Amino acid sequence: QNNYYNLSKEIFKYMSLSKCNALLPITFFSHSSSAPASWLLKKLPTSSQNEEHPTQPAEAKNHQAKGSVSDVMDKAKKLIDAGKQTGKVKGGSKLDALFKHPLYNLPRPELQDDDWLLRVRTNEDPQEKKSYEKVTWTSDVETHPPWLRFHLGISRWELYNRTDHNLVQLTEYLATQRILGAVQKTGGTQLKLLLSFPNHGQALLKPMKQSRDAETDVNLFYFSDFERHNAEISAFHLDRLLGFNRIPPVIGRLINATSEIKDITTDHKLSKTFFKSPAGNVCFYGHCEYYCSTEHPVCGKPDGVEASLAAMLPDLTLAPRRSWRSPWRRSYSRTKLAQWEKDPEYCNSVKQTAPYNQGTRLVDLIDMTILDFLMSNMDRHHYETFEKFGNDTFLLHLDNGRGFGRHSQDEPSILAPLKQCCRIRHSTLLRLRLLSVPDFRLSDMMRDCLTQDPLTAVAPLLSEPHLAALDRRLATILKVVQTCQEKHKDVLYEDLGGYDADKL
Ligand SMILES: Nc1ncnc2c1ncn2[C@@H]1O[C@H](COP(=O)(O)OP(=O)(O)OP(=O)(O)O)[C@@H](O)[C@H]1O
Ligand SMILES: [Mn+2]
Repeated sequence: QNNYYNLSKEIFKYMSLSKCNALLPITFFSHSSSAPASWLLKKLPTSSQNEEHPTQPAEAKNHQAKGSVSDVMDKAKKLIDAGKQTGKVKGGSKLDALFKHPLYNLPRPELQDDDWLLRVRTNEDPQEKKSYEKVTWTSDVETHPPWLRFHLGISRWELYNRTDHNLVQLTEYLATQRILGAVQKTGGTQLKLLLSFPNHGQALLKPMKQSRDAETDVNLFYFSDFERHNAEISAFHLDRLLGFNRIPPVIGRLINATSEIKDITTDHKLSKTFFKSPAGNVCFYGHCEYYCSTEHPVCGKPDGVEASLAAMLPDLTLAPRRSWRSPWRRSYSRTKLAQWEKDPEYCNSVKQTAPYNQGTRLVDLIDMTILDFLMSNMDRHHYETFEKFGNDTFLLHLDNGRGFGRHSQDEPSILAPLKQCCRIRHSTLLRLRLLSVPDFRLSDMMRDCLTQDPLTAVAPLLSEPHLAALDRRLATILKVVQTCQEKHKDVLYEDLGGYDADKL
């Protein structure tokens, strides 16, 4: 389960058996910790094609050669290739133009050493150095697998740099790497799996449980709503389009429930829940609090299961995170109202309470509110930050599975923080305005982004009504801000520095 831990164990075992010529010693430093954790990584090939895992049986390598999963993946690849071509001429150029806009390239203060979550250092111990071949001492990023480069790219202000070429490699890695392990991940209330890949990468899998177009039952509370794989994927793209970069990369993948989960899992509790449905499809349900029962199975067609795969964040032992309860958390009760629902002056007390009384925390929370209103996610009870960065850092927008549940209706209560505080980052507001002009319409940008996902080959990740809802909700947000500006003076949190906003 613990990637780095297993990794180091494995490497140390390997070291005692060999002369370590093929090893790349790397030290990870977490600046906040007084005792930096030290790990060794195996030297990793740059190409993802020739990665092998010594314990994997040979036939597992060929599982993609047959069956409906590979057919769909072929189709997916063709579609993506076609999309790339047409994208250059039409849709893609709009998206490119959006990301080239100054609002997506605002100058940032240069990152200092302690603005990086992790750091690689080599040549630490001259004693140790003697036992290695000199050539193996390299911190060359080219030798790092995409998941590691993603971890090393996490900074105080964002989870990834949008222009980092590694993002493409990371999503390709998640979409294509052979799955070596699949176990249930504990924590949270619904079924999810932890996948492991060659080169020690991992992903968090959420399976599709209902059809994309099924709208959330109006009589279900938000806390009993199903999680949606397409919401996780769409949320990643939406967050990126808003210029936040606060959600770990997520891709869609068609998984073979038999060969990529049942046959390889070491999780006996999970494998015991597999069965064949009356229609002859492979199904499973696992163990969890909600919807892990024969009545709510995940079923393949006949064994292809749609799923979202999120890149895993660095292990908690290396990069501890802090979980914060949202001041606008819902009551999670069928009968009680939360304080913010009863007190129109609620924000005044939040504004005076740490950490919301300083820095960017309040406007960060408003950014998250905007993301959640757009996708209609009512389930943001907590958010997380990296402990290392203290209070001066971005908020991680994890767990977006309950977004995009209903397109025909908006949920105004999600906007409560914005309405009650009347505060917003200037750059966020300007990007929202940009996404409401016809050239950069949010729904069009989202449609384009989502066609890059492999699962688009199966069906569009968001139906047209969901895309249209984004434009409608964006207009609502802009109206709320306008109303605020008519009543208050200090609505804008100025983060454009010396930039002349009129020129943007
Ligand atoms: N990409 C990720 N990398 C590492 N850890 C993650 C990632 N995504 C989520 N987690 C962790 O796993 C936990 C459970 O994930 P998530 O919240 O998505 O599950 P959930 O079942 O929807 O939870 P809940 O029922 O509380 O809504 C999160 O609290 C978070 O700390
Ligand atoms: Mn959830």
